[in-house]
Amino acid sequence: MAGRRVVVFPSSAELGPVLSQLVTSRAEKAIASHGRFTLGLSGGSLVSMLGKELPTLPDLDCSKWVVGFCDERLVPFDDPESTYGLYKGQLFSKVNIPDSGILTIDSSLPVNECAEDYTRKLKEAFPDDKFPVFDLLLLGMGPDGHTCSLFPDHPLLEETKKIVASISDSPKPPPQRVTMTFPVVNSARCVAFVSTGGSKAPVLKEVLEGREGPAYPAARVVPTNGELFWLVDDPAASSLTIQVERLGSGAKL
Ligand SMILES: O=C(O)[C@H](O)[C@@H](O)[C@H](O)[C@H](O)COP(=O)(O)O
Repeated sequence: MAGRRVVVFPSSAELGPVLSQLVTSRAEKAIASHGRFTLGLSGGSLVSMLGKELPTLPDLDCSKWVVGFCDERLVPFDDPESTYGLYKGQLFSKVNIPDSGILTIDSSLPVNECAEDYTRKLKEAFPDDKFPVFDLLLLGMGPDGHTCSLFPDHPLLEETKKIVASISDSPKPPPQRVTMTFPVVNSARCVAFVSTGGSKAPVLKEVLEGREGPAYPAARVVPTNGELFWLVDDPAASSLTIQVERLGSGAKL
């Protein structure tokens, strides 16, 4: 792993622009290196943060971006629970990611077939990789320590062969989802968690400072060769005792 950085911000207002800079800097690096930028998106509060920050960037060119979903709910795209549907309205409609570059699930399929279909789409997009190597994955973490749709004590945490798995008993509704597995998550060149709010403080302490018993799903994100960032706000960081970073204005990740 290229090292873990825990960066604390007073609030989302200060975190958002730095997240945006991280995305664009990794995009620039990826496009210069291999002609495209592959980005994995999670749902939750990330949608509004990215939808607020990215479209305001001057000269943002997303024409060489390929975007996948770290997890997705098995609902129609016009359902308010659809992560794609939320990104379409808040981000994709405002930037120039080509439609061909947005790897959506087929939500009309039964959940197992949906996972198999999404696996095929990712394999087509990453033909040279055993597990797709994304340039950047943006992850959230639930107050239970879940990330993607990988939930505590769930058998999916032990999945080592599948690229995308299906889940029908998600403790966080809606129950049916597809999710990237840890082999994909941990293959990424860069992974950035964004976690804000006091409700995350207890679990963030256990994830970042270790706990007795099995590691939370978010704690199992340890990129094999990639960078790992935790971008958090003061309320979420309020229980941490480890050394953290606080960036000066204009600092870059
Ligand atoms: O579709 C989902 O449910 C998300 O992918 C999920 O994993 C999310 O990232 C966490 O629940 C954190 O959500 P918040 O950032 O909104 O707390």
